[in-house]
Amino acid sequence: MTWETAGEYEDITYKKSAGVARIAFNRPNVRNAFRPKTTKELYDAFYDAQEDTSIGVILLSAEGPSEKDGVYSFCSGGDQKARGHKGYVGEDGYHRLNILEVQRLIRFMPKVVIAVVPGWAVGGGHSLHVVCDITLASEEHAKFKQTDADVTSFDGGYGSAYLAKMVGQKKAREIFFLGRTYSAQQALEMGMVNAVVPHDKLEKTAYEWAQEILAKSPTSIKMLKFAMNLTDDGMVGQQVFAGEATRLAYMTEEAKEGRNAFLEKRKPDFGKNNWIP
Ligand SMILES: CC(C)(COP(=O)(O)OP(=O)(O)OC[C@H]1O[C@@H](n2cnc3c(N)ncnc32)[C@H](O)[C@@H]1OP(=O)(O)O)[C@@H](O)C(=O)NCCC(=O)NCCSC(=O)CCC(=O)c1ccccc1C(=O)O
Repeated sequence: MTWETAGEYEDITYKKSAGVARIAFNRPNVRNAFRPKTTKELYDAFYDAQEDTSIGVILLSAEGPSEKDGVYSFCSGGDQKARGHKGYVGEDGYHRLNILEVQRLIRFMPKVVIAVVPGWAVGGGHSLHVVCDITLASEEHAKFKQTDADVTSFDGGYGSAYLAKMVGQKKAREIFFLGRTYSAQQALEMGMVNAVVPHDKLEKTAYEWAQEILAKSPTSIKMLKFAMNLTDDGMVGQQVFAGEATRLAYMTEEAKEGRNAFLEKRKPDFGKNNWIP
């Protein structure tokens, strides 16, 4: 893999290589906690990857380890030092809760997002791995922990309710109510991780999984992701799936006839034997 820098940021790194985008947290000294600047940069990079038609898979990873103590982390959630009384305070002084916008972008984008977890995945960082389509975890260093209930936070959407669909209600309640630390192997056994990989092979493995996905039909992958989202996402899930179904309908002769008839100010002729059962 030959990574090329795709954007210059302060709190993240952003690279691309052969159909794969890699977006990585880059605040390892604070366990990759996110502040408003981080979430803004994440949103920007994810949006760029979504719009780039050469990109089919996005790796959400993390730089590290910490220069202070050599510990690896994926993300430790909201930066508690940036937390004000109404949210996380950015350079402009506003109080925000905008990691949820990043979650929605990951969830609704027509591409596969793989969480590459080299170390701690905690609080809002845990929720981020949950919302990704696939999670790969470092055998030696990945650790999973939900601290929301320690700091009066509660991700009531994908972080908890969707997690419960993944690991079961009893286990999800244990994860949130007790806030224990789980190894990569335990996370795999619970069903919230797809594979446990030796640390020195983690990034390479994620890239290989991405290449396998890239060999598939882009339309199938997109429709399958949206179909699997649909039942949990209510009317928005239906809207996202139906939007793509509409795009497919636009590609038919029937749709071209409808458009042409309107533009030519005549009645459309959809043919006589096109009511396919
Ligand atoms: C991750 C730990 C378990 C790691 O423990 P350990 O290895 O012992 O390291 P430490 O010595 O604790 O930490 C090293 C260093 O990093 C700093 N740090 C770690 N995490 C954070 C953090 N989250 N914020 C700020 N700083 C952090 C720590 O202070 C140390 O710094 P030094 O200067 O070297 O002392 C452990 O670190 C830990 O438990 N961290 C806190 C985890 C946490 O509670 N996270 C917040 C959970 S709430 C959340 O994430 C918001 C959720 C959310 O985003 C959301 C949810 C619902 C609606 C909206 C939103 C939203 O958008 O905000």
